[in-house]
Amino acid sequence: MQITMLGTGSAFAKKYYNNNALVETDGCRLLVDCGITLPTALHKKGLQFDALDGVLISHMHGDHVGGLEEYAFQMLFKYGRKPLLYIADTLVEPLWEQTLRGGLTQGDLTSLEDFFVVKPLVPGQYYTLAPDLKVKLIQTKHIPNKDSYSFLFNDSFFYSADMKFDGELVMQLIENGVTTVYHDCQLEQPGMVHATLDELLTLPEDVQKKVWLMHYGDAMDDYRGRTGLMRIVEQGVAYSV
Ligand SMILES: O=c1ccn([C@@H]2O[C@@H]3COP(=O)(O)O[C@H]3[C@H]2O)c(=O)[nH]1
Ligand SMILES: [Zn+2]
Ligand SMILES: [Zn+2]
Repeated sequence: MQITMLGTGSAFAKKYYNNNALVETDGCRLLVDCGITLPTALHKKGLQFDALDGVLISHMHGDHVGGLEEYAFQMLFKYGRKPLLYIADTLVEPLWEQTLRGGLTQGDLTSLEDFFVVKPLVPGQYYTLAPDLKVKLIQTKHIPNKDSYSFLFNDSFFYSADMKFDGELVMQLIENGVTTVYHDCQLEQPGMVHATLDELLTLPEDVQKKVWLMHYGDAMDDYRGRTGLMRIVEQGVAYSV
């Protein structure tokens, strides 16, 4: 599979778009998260919303779901169809009731299902989204009492949601055959709700070799050469994973 980050920035970054990705396999183009800046980032990439097969959501923060209203409206009123929405079963109701309902409700359009073909996913179970694309949701810690899910693709590629550092999980994933980890990375301390660069630098070198950093702040250029053996995911570049 191929992955291109449409954005690699933190929620408050201004040099980079929100940390949202395009995952591509033969016959499937999946958006991973759809933040506030996604409509612009997609446009700059030369793509329109109807080029996407669907979207997979990690959690309910604006840099991950803030572009869904435009996605839904464009698909209904411009392209006349509903996109696939893959989301943890626990997030279906909050997404509608707490995030989208106010903007999308009108006339007979009163539910999430009026805009999306909703595919609730049970965390911990594997789902085949396309012939070469399997995904499992793994709940990871981010904000107290706010569910957040990272993604394990094809048993080999781990894509972190926004998450606090969990070295044990990363080590366990690598032991179980994961070859590439894309991890959110907050450059400065204290981490609070994200893994910090200093925390990620405590991973053993053989693990660091498999880790790529994303969801970073505008100061990332100052940190080049200071990320140990971990590499930086560049916005807009397609990588095979
Ligand atoms: O308890 C909190 C909740 C949020 N925040 C900030 O708001 C941002 C929301 O998006 P994010 O999850 O990418 O990053 C978060 C942080 O930058 C925080 O520092 N502490
Ligand atoms: Zn975020
Ligand atoms: Zn978040």
